[in-house]
Amino acid sequence: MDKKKIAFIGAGSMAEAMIAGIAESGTVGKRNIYAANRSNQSRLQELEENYGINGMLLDELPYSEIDAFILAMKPKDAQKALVNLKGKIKAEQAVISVIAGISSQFIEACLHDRQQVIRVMPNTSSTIGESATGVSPSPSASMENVWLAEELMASVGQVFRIKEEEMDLFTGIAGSGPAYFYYLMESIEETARANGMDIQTARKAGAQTILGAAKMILNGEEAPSELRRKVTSPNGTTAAGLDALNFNGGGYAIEQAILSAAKRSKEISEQFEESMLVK
Ligand SMILES: NC(=O)C1=CN([C@@H]2O[C@H](COP(=O)(O)OP(=O)(O)OC[C@H]3O[C@@H](n4cnc5c(N)ncnc54)[C@H](O)[C@@H]3O)[C@@H](O)[C@H]2O)C=CC1
Ligand SMILES: O=C(O)[C@@H]1CCC=N1
Repeated sequence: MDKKKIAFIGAGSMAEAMIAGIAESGTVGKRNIYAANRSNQSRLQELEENYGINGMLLDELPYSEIDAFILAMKPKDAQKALVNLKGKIKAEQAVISVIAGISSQFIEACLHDRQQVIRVMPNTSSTIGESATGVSPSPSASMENVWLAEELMASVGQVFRIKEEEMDLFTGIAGSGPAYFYYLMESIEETARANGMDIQTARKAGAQTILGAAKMILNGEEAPSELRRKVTSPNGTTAAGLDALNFNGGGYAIEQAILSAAKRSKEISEQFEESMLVK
C-alpha cells in the first residue's frame, strides 16, 4: 500500500484533513501523496512544507502513475474539474470522491464508461485519524480499488460501508456532524462565560464530557437511552436539564439538523443531474 500513489484534486480544508491523517498513519508514503489545484501555488507550498507531500498544479501531475485520484473540490467546481480530468485519466484508475451530493453516476458520465468510482464521506476529524467515514463503491469499481479506498479511509478513522442511497443521510449525520458538536460546545462556552465561569475550564470540561460519553457508547454494550437513564436520578439535576432540553425541542432540533443537511445533499445531486440532462 505505501507504494501506491494518490492525488488530491483540490487542496482545501478536507484535502488537508485527509492528507494530515494519511501522512501521519504512513498508509501511503508522503512522497507518494500529491495535492493539486488550479493556480494557488502558495497553498501547495504550504501543504508541502507541513506534510512533506508533493504539491503541484493540475497540469503538472504525473497522471499515468497515479493509482487513485481523490476529488476534493466544492460541488460547484466538480463538473469543470471532471471535464479537465477526463482526457488525462483512464477508466481503470480509481476515482475516490469526497464531494457531497454528487452521484457516482454523474462522475462516471463526466469521465469514462465504467470509471472506477468510489464515493466516500469523511469528516474533518480525519486530521487526527478520528473520522467516521461512509464508503460507497459504484458497481463498476473493482475489488482492488474498493480495497484501496477502504484502506485509505481506514487510515483516517472508522469506515462504514453504506449504500449510495444512504449517502445523503450519512452526510447529515457524520460529514456535517462535527459542526453540530462544535455548535454545542459554543453554547456550553457561552453559557459558562455569561454565568461567570472561565471559558478554558468550560471548554475542557465540556469536550471531555462529549469524549467520555462517546467512549461509553463505543466501548460498551449499552444503548444511549440506557446510559442516559443511569445519569438521571429521579427529580435530580439531570432530569431538570433533560426536561428543559425536551421542552425547548432539543431532539427535534437535532433531527432537523440531520435531515436538512441530508436534504441539501440530495438537492445538490438533483441540480447536477438536471445540468447533465441540459447538456
Ligand atoms: N469540509 C468538510 O468538512 C467536508 C467536505 N467534504 C467535501 O469536500 C469537498 C471540498 O470541501 P472543502 O475542502 O471544505 O472545500 P475548500 O473550498 O476548502 O477546497 C476546495 C479546493 O478545490 C480547489 N478547486 C476548485 N476547483 C478546482 C478544479 N477545477 N480543479 C482542482 N481543484 C479545484 C480549490 O482551489 C480549493 O483548494 C466538498 O465537495 C465537500 O462537499 C466532505 C466531507 C466533509
Ligand atoms: O458543508 C458541506 O457541504 C461539506 C460536506 C460535509 C461537510 N462539509
